[in-house]
Amino acid sequence: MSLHDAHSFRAGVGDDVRVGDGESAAEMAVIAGATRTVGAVSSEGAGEPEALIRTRRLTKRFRHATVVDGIDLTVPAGAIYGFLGPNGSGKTTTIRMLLGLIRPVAGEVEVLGLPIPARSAEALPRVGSLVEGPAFHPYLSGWANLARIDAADPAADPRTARTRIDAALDRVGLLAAATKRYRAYSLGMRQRLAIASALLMPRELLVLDEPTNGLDPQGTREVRHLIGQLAQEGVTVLVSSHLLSEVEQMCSHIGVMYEAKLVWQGRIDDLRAGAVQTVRVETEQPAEAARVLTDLGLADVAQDPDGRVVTGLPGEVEIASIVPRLVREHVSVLGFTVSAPSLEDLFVQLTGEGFDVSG
Ligand SMILES: Nc1ncnc2c1ncn2[C@@H]1O[C@H](COP(=O)(O)OP(=O)(O)OP(=O)(O)O)[C@@H](O)[C@H]1O
Repeated sequence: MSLHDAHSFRAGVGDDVRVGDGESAAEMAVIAGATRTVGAVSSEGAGEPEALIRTRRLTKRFRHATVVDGIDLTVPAGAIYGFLGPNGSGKTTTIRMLLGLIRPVAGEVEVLGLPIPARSAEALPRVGSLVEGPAFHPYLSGWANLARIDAADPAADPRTARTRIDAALDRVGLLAAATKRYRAYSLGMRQRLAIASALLMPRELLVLDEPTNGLDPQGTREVRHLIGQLAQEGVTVLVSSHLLSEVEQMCSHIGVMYEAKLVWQGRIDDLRAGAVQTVRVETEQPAEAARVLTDLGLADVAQDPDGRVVTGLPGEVEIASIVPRLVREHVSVLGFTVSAPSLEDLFVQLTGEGFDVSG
């Protein structure tokens, strides 16, 4: 297998997706981990949860630009799926296709097991969504704004509107501010009201496009907390973001978009577990230390230019055995550390570019 082949992996059940041409063992191992992980979220596997969203080779072009390129997205039931990617990577366009707002040029979409757009009328009433946000009237209260939206829904029974609106406001923690005018709401309250509008009817799935965009840290915390609560109540959530730190704090799964492609998806825990650790030994006998590490089976053993530090990749070697072995072979150990790349490092390896992690 060529190096380039080693760098291709499946982001689902469709085409191979190639990522950067970096040559580090870390990158190769991360990508190997991705292959395993992606398989784990497939509903085809025994005992795996069903997928509430599944796309196959989903593709969208605007004029001649391919802005979503053959993606195989799988959102398992019960997940908080962080749809992560830099601005312009194709997240909103994908979400608009999931909700039947625009048509793909190729590929398939299934939401709640039903093909979109063919059976949108059955699937989409069970999906709450926030894309570009509803238009709220600034001089009406939060309650009155929701009443207008509820009245426009042909599936909503007007006789139970009051109960429904109160329940939606209560769910997002706005019942006490129900009679306040919208214009007096903070940014976080406005966004929570937008989420309440998506929750007027019972939903199995929520699709939220950048729900914390433009919010201050307090508003961001409120929305994040609300999404966690909704997930605990059994709602599956797909939430897009360009902030790695946010997705990391909130989500169980990640799908990473980069330049129109889905370059990784799976459980965050599996991504971390697949990360390659590096062992670092500080010693006055670097040549001896390097020999011992190599004999033990560490890969890529190297001496730093200053001569006192030796590094290596432990792979299957038991970490706890390394220092005792050095000591047994009379190598002085002045320092010993084991480090794993951060999530941000892993994404740089996948995309060749960092994410905005400032939050
Ligand atoms: N209606 C359209 N016509 C032409 N190009 C479009 C249209 N909608 C989106 N695009 C382009 O498609 C690409 C992907 O945009 P998209 O909004 O899906 O990205 P995104 O990842 O959601 O980023 P952002 O967070 O900035 O919205 C961008 O280059 C954008 O300019």
